[in-house]
Amino acid sequence: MHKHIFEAMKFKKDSLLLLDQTKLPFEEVWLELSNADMIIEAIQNLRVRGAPAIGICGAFALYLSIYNDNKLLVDEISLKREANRIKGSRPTAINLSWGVDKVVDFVGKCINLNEIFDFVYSLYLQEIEINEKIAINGAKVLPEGSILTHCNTGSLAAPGIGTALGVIRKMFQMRKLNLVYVSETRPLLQGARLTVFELERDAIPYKLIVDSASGMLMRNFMVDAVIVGADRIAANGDTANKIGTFMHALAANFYNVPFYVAAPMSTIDFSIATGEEIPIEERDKAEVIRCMSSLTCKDDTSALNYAFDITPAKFIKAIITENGVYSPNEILTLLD
Ligand SMILES: CSC[C@@H](O)[C@@H](O)C(=O)COP(=O)(O)O
Repeated sequence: MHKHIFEAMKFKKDSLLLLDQTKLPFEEVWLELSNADMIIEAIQNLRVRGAPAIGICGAFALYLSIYNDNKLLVDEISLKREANRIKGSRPTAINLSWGVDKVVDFVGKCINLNEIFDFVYSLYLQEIEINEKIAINGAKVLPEGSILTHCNTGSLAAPGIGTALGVIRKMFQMRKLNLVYVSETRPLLQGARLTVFELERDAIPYKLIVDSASGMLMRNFMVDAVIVGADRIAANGDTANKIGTFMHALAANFYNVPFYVAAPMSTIDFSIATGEEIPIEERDKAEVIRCMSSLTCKDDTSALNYAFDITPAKFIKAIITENGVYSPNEILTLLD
C-alpha cells in the first residue's frame, strides 16, 4: 500500500464503515451504514464529502440496495429508480452519478452479488491509483514554493492520497514545497478541520488563513501557486468547486499567481458545454448563521448558502488529471 493512505471508508459485504467527517478533528467516530438510506443521509450531511469519495459511496449504496433486495438484480426499472434516488442526494459533484451509473452498467452484464461487491471495491482501488498519477503529474508542473489550497481534497475526500492535496503531498516528498496556506473554508470549515488534520498527520508545514486573506497574501508575494480540486468540470474547462474557490482564482489572476485544478477524468462532464449549466447546491442557511453549531448572529438572520461556485476556464492555468496536464481549452479534445 502507498505511504500516505489514510482510509476514511471500509467495505464489508453487508455495510459501509465510514469515518464521520463532521466530527473531525475532535473525535474519530466510525459509523456502520447498512443501507442506502443511511449512506444518503451521510452524503447529505457531509459525514462523507469530496467528489471522488461520494462517487464511491454512491456506488456502494446501490450495491447495498441490491444486497438488501435481490429483486433489483432483475428489475431494471426498480434498479434505475434506486440509482436516481442515490444520485439525487447531492447535485453538484458529477462523480456521484458516475459511480452509481458504473454499478447500473455492471448489473446489466453481471448479476452475481459477490462480483458486484468486487466491482465496487475495484472502483475504489482504481481511484487510489488515479490519485497517485494525478499527484505525480501535478508535482512536476507546479512551481517550487508556497501553495494555497481551499477546502479538503485529501484522503478524506478521495481514496488514496487525494487530488489537489495529493499533489501537495508529492511536492513535499520532492522537497518542492515550502508551506501550505490552508483557507479555512467557511461555512463548514473543511480546510480548518480536515485539511489541517491531514497535513498534521504527515507533518507537512502549513498556516491556516481565513478565506478572505488570500488576496493580501498574493499581493505580498507569499503564494507561488494555488491548487484546488473540482466537483464538476464543464467541456470548456469551467470548474465547479467549493464556494470561495472563485475568489481565490480572481485574486490569483490579478496577481499573476498560477491557479491549478487537480481532478480525475471522471470529474469532467463532457455533456455540458459551460459552467453555466452546472447545478449549484444550495444548503440550509443554518450553516451560515452558525460556526461549529454556535450561532454567530441572531437565529432569525436571513442568509444564502451556495455550497459551490464556478471558476471560469480563463482563470485556470491547467487542469491536472491522471492522463496528463491540460490547458482548459484542451478539455473538449479529450472526449473519445
Ligand atoms: C477531491 S475533492 C474535490 C471537491 O469535491 C472539493 O474541493 C469540494 O469542493 C468538496 O465540497 P464538499 O461540500 O466538502 O463535498
